[in-house]
Amino acid sequence: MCSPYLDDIQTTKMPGIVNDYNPAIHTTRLERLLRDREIRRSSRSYSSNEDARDANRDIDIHRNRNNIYLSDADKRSGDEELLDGIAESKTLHDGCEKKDGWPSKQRLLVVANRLPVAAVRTGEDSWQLEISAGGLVSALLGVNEFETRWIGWAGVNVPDEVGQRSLTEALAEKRCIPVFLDEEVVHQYYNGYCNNILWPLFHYLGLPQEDRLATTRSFQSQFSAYKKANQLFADVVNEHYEEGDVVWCHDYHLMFLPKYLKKYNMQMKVGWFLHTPFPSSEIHRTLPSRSKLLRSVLAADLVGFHTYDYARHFVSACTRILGLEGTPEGVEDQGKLTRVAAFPIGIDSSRFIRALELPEVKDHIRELKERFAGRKVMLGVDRLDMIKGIPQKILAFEKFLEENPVWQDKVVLLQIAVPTRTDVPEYQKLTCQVHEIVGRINGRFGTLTAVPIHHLDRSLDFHALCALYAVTDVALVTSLRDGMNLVSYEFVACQAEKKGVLILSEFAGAAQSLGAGAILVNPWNITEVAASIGYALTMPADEREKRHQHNFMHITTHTSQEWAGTFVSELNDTIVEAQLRTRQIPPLLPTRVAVERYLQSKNRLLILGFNATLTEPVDTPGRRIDQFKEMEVKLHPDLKEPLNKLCNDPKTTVVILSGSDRKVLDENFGEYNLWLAAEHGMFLRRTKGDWMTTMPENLHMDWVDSVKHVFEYFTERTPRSHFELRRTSLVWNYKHADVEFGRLQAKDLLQHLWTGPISNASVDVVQGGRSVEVRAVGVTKGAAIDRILGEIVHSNDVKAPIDYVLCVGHFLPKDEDIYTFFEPELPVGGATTSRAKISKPRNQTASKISAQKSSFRPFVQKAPQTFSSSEKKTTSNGNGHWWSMMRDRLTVHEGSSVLDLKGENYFSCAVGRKRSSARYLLGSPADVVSLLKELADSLSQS
Ligand SMILES: O=P(O)(O)OC[C@H]1O[C@H](O[C@H]2O[C@H](CO)[C@@H](O)[C@H](O)[C@H]2O)[C@H](O)[C@@H](O)[C@@H]1O
Ligand SMILES: O=c1ccn([C@@H]2O[C@H](COP(=O)(O)OP(=O)(O)O)[C@@H](O)[C@H]2O)c(=O)[nH]1
Repeated sequence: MCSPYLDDIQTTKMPGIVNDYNPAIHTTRLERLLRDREIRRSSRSYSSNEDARDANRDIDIHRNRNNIYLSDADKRSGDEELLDGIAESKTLHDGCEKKDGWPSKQRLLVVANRLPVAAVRTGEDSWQLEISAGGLVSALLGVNEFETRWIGWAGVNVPDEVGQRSLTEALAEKRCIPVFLDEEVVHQYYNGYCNNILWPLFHYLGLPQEDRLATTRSFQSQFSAYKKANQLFADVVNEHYEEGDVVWCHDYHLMFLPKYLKKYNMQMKVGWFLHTPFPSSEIHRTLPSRSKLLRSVLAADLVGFHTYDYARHFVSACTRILGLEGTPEGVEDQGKLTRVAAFPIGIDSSRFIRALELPEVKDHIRELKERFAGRKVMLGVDRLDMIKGIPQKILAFEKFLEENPVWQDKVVLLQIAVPTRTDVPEYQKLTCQVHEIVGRINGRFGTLTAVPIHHLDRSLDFHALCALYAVTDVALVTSLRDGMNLVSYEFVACQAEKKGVLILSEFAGAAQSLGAGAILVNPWNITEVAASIGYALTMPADEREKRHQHNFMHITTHTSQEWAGTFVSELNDTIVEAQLRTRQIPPLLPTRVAVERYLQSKNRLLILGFNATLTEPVDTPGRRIDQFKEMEVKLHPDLKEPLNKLCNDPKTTVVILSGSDRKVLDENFGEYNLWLAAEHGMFLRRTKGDWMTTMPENLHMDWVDSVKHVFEYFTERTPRSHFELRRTSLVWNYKHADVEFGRLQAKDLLQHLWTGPISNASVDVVQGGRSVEVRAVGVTKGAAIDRILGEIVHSNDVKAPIDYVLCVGHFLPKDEDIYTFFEPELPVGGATTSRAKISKPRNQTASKISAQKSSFRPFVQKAPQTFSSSEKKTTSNGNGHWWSMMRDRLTVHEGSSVLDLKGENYFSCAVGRKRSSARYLLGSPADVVSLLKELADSLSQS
């Protein structure tokens, strides 16, 4: 395995570094990531020194701060050079072998719609490869720390076998692996779903404005083609995947890829990175396939964005649209975490800096200076895309000329507009629109010898581009939205001499990193952009210098290498973290064993929760959760028969132990022969008898009214929240409210409670996923259970000691004390409350509790009760003392044993939770239904 870490926790040795890297030792995530960063940096500097020595290069230039060397290779550098670079990958140690104790490079499969090269067919089996345009390609080409393979579409339709074979061979030399997509798929997937639907939507442009109906009609077929194309990518990745590889999926073209890859192999390390913005959830939710796309992306281990805002929007879409839990770490779904974070991309800055020293670039620079002598040069470099705000830029330039006639023959705007996605009608329209505006302005302000705008509908080679960047006085980036915008980085890299000004749209991701050095503008505000042009053209030299230094420092330290290294390192660590987490997750309930033991025992106790344990599902597959149904929980219909059988078995006692109030339990379980324990066990009745209270005497409830006021206040101000007033607790529930707003309100509510009504009260505040509950101290399921047991024994329901306990529920952490109450294998005298409850002789494996005559009273509704001050103190201390007193009374006065439980006959089981102190897990109420069915069936077979 190439990774320096992972499950087998291997140790990597580095020259000059005492390497004790071991995730088990570096326990926190931050420690591990810092350590990894240190290793990467040392490795990089070692690697570049080795490179320099190996090649025996003369150092032409040595810029002290960045240690940038100009190599012979760079002297003939350009697009061609870069193409060769893809193949070389400048690898120190090919494959996974180690040299001099150095770790081998990690194999990285970069999967993107576009390969770094586009193929042009020159004969039946001959191909010419050209470098692809766009930020994604230029950034990733700068990454040479890994043993990289590219997997993607070569931008050409190759229907014949000879062509496919020869192209595969030609690409293999560049370490590229093609995915062949036929014309129809490309049309529907790339032109259609990717560039006509997702691209505008993710850039806040909505769906195409014209012919909305046609778009809606073709939506389904485009979506199917999108999934099909993603599957084709997954097939190729799977074919080339080797154990230990990191698979890095890129961009909005491949949102289904993580899901398809994990279907092939759950162990695959999969990361997904989005190069565009991720829009506000309000935009994303308009997309018909919104949930499927999110879910598929969430199959990845790590999901990355350029900025924190995009990451925040994504998490928010997952919470609002999918109803999942958003945490500071990412998105959690039933205990499975998908890490979500920001990884701002960078450029290979040294490549640009070095290029400026090349003779051909110097020649270009000289020519350009001569050509535009006496005029200031303004520059725009964009793909001809509606997100780049090219019309807005040109209109702002027009306004500037209009308002500043003295500048009319003293400034020129060079606009490089690289053709892109030319098969998409919106892009064709944009080309015409831009031509029209440029023509009009040049007609208006041009002379016989000069025009104010030079507009080029073509791309430039690398050297020409660097020269242009270098002679520019003001670069103008007016994107309406832009994932990052690397042109702004490249401009800064080439400005060490001139220290020109960058005018940058606040809607480009780059504004978050270069904002301090640039002049930020709102591209929609033509007046503001025009004024900024004037400001930039006349900016004093010292201000330009300072602004430039700020940005230069950023782009030379936040490079594409750093970006990729950090992403892969976090991805590796996410796997380590997931493994550490998995170790803490209890195993699934061994149903067969639980049933066997049940049959073999003489006196069984089944304690079952109600909500999210025995309740019917409230969402129909493919449909949203039905709020109306969820507000009125019902017993799962499939449980009727098995529950009846179990309740009528003379050797089985069934207790429903729930937080719900008595009415809810009456309605759902009135017809069964069992015990009902409502409000966390504070009220108890056998279905044949009346409710009685098991509340401790003098329970202090004088806080209720003031808490109620607070709950009312927040319910009024939080749409779709509600609260329940129970006898011993109050619950404010915001499950159906806006998640984020609900959470903020909950925070605020807690603040109010702590500083006001409950600051001195004997209460526990229990925070659920989407609820806040205030209870009298001592109201927990575990705390109630021995009183319940005592009552059951006293009522003569239990005739022999209980030798089998199955306790199943979706309980809040506070109520999980129920699991430890019965735990036979906890040592006596442990630190926790629950351990104190069990009287267990040291050398025996069984727990024994003896019954006392019940001290319970039939329930009579009374005015709020109070504790005596001494008792109040005891309970607020965590109630251990009270329980041990109770247990002592049970044991000493009666002496008859009611619980004789061996470890192997105890099954505590959390439903739908992964972090639990229960011994086992069950996934959902459906699994509980199957379990109870099996128990019931076993009765008829015995
Ligand atoms: O492949 P094309 O359809 O021709 O488009 C070219 C690329 O455009 C997008 O680039 C984005 O990535 C840049 C680097 O992260 C970022 O700076 C820029 O803001 C984005 O627009 C697109 O996301 C890529 O997939 C395309 O290859
Ligand atoms: O004639 C050109 C003009 C631009 N670019 C490159 O295209 C990329 C544009 O990236 P950016 O992030 O600015 O935007 P994108 O086009 O990816 O949306 C930059 O690396 C440019 O160097 C290019 O290769 N040839």
